[in-house]
Amino acid sequence: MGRYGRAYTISNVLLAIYVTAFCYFNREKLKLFFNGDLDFSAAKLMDISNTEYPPGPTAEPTSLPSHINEVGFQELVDNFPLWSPKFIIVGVMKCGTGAAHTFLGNHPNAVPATAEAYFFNKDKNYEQGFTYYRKFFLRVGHKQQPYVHYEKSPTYYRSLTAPPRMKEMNETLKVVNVVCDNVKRTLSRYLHIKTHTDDGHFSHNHLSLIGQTLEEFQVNLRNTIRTFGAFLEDVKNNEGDGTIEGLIKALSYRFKHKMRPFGIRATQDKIELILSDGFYAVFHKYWQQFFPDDQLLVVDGGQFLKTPWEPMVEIQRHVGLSERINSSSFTFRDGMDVPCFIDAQENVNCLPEQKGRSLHKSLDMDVVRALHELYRPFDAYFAQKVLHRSPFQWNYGLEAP
Ligand SMILES: Nc1ncnc2c1ncn2[C@@H]1O[C@H](COP(=O)(O)OS(=O)(=O)O)[C@@H](OP(=O)(O)O)[C@H]1O
Repeated sequence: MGRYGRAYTISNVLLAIYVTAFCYFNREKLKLFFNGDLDFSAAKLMDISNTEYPPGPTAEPTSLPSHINEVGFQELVDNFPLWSPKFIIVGVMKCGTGAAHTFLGNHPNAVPATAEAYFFNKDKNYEQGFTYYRKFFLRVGHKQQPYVHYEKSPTYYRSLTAPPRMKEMNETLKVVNVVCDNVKRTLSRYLHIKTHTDDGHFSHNHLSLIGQTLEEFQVNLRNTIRTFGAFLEDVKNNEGDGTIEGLIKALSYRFKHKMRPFGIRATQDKIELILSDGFYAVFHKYWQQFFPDDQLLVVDGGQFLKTPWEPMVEIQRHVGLSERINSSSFTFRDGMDVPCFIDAQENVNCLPEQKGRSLHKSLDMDVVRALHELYRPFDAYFAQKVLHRSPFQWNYGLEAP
């Protein structure tokens, strides 16, 4: 071997030693990276670059820079209380988050984000830092001061990264979760996926896995309820202590480790994923690890269809808005099954047509009963043991005629 050959071999060996050492010392981060769960330090890096300022409220607000689109990180930090969301609606998908968001948008001080940001649960968004996130809060329109910015992204509630990242942004943040009857939610999710397969949001393969028609979906659903029920029984007895409390603990462990029935890769059956999205107790207990109870409000989304002013008053109180939205803000229009909002100009605004798809559809009675049976212990545990409130009156499809 010549002189250059030897030098080449030595440099390769040195490189291999360096790569091995790098991987060893960064093994935890690499693990997170490959799991698609890179922690929040990544977002800080994007914004902070060489500064040592932490994200979050660090200084008294002055006034918004006019060139906010190009502001640097320091200006974002200095003006944090002026632009950042004071509260976030975190879910639950298909439980009426759109109603909560839209009705709140009529409050003179509440300033909605321009779109669902999916900032805290999608790494590719989070890694772009606050300069990216800020763009959702640029428009204040005709709102009055003091502005209360907010956003809603209905899948935050079941995200492992969202709660720690939100806490890192602002530990005084208020969180709102809109939960609902899981039987209606299951039907709404199916109809949502079916509609959005036609417009390309979901793949045809995904739809064929869960069912091309509502009938086919129910055939698959019956099977899933059986196999999922057996699986949950196993988890309860083998990983828990045979009680619902033990089962929730075991499922919480599985949630944190992206195992069946929560991890997308670990859960073969796509319908099982839809069903496990309704284990509110598991998700809420995780949020409680990051925020105190008085910052976490849970409202019943079913009320948006009957008495929307009730959850609206709860939300306004929780987030510190004056109670401008109340029972006189709503009307039931002839021919509409849902309450509509009466705005300041006395116009009646109903939610867009794509909301309310499930209202003229139903599930077969045996499916309705089996789903209620599956969820009953989870819902009871959630209401009584986690939220310390009276049970939810969830009996979708079983109501007396
Ligand atoms: N006032 C009013 N008007 C229309 N629709 C209402 C209202 N209140 C609650 N709902 C119910 O909200 C369901 C949609 O939930 P989300 O807005 O959370 O859906 S999404 O996750 O944002 O896609 C939606 O579900 P679908 O019926 O399946 O469309 C409605 O049943």
